[in-house]
Formats: sequence, structure tokens, C-alpha cells
Amino acid sequence: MTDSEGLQQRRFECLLTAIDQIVIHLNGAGEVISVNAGSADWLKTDQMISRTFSALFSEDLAGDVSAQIDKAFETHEPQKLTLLMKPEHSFHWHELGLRLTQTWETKLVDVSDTELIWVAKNISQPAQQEQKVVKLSQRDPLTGAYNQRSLMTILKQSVAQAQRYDWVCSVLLIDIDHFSQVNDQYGLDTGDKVLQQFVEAMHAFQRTADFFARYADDRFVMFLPETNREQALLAAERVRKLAQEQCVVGPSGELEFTVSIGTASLRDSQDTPDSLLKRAEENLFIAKQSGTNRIEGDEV
Ligand SMILES: Nc1nc2c(ncn2[C@@H]2O[C@H](COP(=O)(O)OP(=O)(O)OP(=O)(O)O)[C@@H](O)[C@H]2O)c(=O)[nH]1
Repeated sequence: MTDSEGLQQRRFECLLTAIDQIVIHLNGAGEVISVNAGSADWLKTDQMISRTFSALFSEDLAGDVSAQIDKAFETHEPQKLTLLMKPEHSFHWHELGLRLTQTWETKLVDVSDTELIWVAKNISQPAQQEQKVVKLSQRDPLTGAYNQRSLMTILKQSVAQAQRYDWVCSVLLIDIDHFSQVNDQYGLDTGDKVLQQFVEAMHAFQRTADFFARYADDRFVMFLPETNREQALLAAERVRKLAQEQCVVGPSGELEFTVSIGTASLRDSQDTPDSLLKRAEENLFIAKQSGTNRIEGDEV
């Protein structure tokens, strides 16, 4: 690099640090070369490098972003696009740190035939209130975990994507053992406390890429992207141990609990979120029948 090129580069970098927008530099294949997060301090920029940019978006947006890229190269005109980014609809952006629904005004400019700059400005209304409502509709009010509705949205997106790119993924169906006895013996408030403490422990324990939700009553699902059968069994074992280590303090003293877990891993193109959950449920049933505080996975 010559001195003047170095100076240009330095000017460009200084400019980037001064602006609020997300600025992403793409190569001719639409892959991410560099990212400036701007005011999006949640964005895990290092995890974006070398990834195909349009594949980071949910299916309904990926086509529009691809078309935006093609058109910028074709016309050499800046291409504008407004995107409604919902973390529960976009598994990859959730993984990259997006937690609240945002509206982005994006602009894509071709620098040359092999380089693009994509800029996103957050134009969401200062809608704390709206975001609170969205959050409530996505979360279970007792524990704060994602609810079943959010889980199914994420599962649909992620299973479809895993099949398209031939990735593996797994689900853990986790059920607290003899939970109705906890309620009967210690009272509903203590039962609630067990659920809350378990969720708190799981939130501290999960990897950012994992998606954890309350599925029903005393039943939870953990979705593990890029995780095969053996890795899912290892993760399940860690969850089983984590539950066993919990000590809940109720009005009538301390109480411990265990969980049983059924796992299921993506097998073929016929698999759907429902078929994965059904297999996990069958495996959970076997774990319960075999004595609880156990894990059962798919047959090899
Ligand atoms: N405290 C409390 N209890 C709940 C809540 N939601 C559901 N339950 C209770 O959870 C219990 C679930 O019972 P089961 O599905 O039979 O589970 P279990 O007793 O753990 O039985 P196994 O799964 O076979 O070990 C029921 O008694 C529900 O009333 C809740 O939010 N708080």
C-alpha cells in the first residue's frame, strides 16, 4: 500500500468510527469482508466475516437482499431497501446479537465490479413501549424464556435453512421429573420457583447460538444449530447435570430436582420441526420410562 492509499484507508476508518450506521463491506460474491457496527453495539461483527451476506437473512428477506446486491452491480446506482428485522424470524441475526425488532433503512452502493458497501440505519421509532409488547408476545411471562410460538418460528426457519445448506442441527426436549409432586408437596409458588430457577440457570449456561424456550408446563426445548447427535447428547448431559445441581429454597425448606431429556437430530430432507419434536418426545418418553434423570437420543 502506498502512503496515499494508507491515508485514504485511514480516512475511511476514521469516518466509519464517527457514524452510527452499520457499514458492511462485501466482495463480488456477496461475502462479508469487514463490518463496522456503528451504534449497534450488540452486533457480533467477527462472526459475520466471510459469510454470505444474504444467507444471514430469513427466507422472506434473503431474496430481497440478493436482488439488492445484483441490482447494485448491474445498474451502478445506490439501491435502497427497508427491512423489518425481527429476531425471532431471523435465526442468524439472533445469533449475531439482535434481540429487539428494528426497522432498517438500508442502502447498497457498488464501489467497483468486485466490491460493495451496505449501510443500515436504524429508523425504529423510539418505541420502547412497542418493543415491550413484542417482547411480551415472544416470552413466557412466568420465566422470561421464549415461548412456544417464538420457538416454532425459529425452528421453521432454522430447519429449512439447515436442509438447504446441508447443515446438522438438534433439539433437546427437557422435562422436569415428577413436577406435579413438587406442586402437590411444596405448593404452586415453589413449583413456579423451580421453573424460574431452571430457566435462569439455562440462560447463564447456553451458548449464544442456542435457542431456549418454554414449550409447555414443565417442558422446555433447546434448539442447537450445527450440532449433531453425539454433540446433542453431550449438551443434554450438561443440562441434566445443571438441573441436578440446582437447589431451590422454598417456604418449607430446600428442594432439589432432576430432568429427563429426549434429543433428536436432523436426519434427512423429510424432517420437519414437527417430526424432530415428535422424535424428541418419543425419546423423552423412553428416558422417563427408564427411570427419569436420564437422556435418550435417536437410534444410530
Ligand atoms: N407451579 C406451576 N405448575 C405448573 C405450571 N404449568 C403447569 N404446571 C403443572 O405442571 C404439572 C405437569 O405435570 P406432568 O406433565 O404430569 O409432569 P410430571 O409430574 O413432571 O410427570 P413426569 O413428566 O412424568 O415426571 C401439572 O401438575 C401442571 O399443573 C406453572 O406455571 N407453575
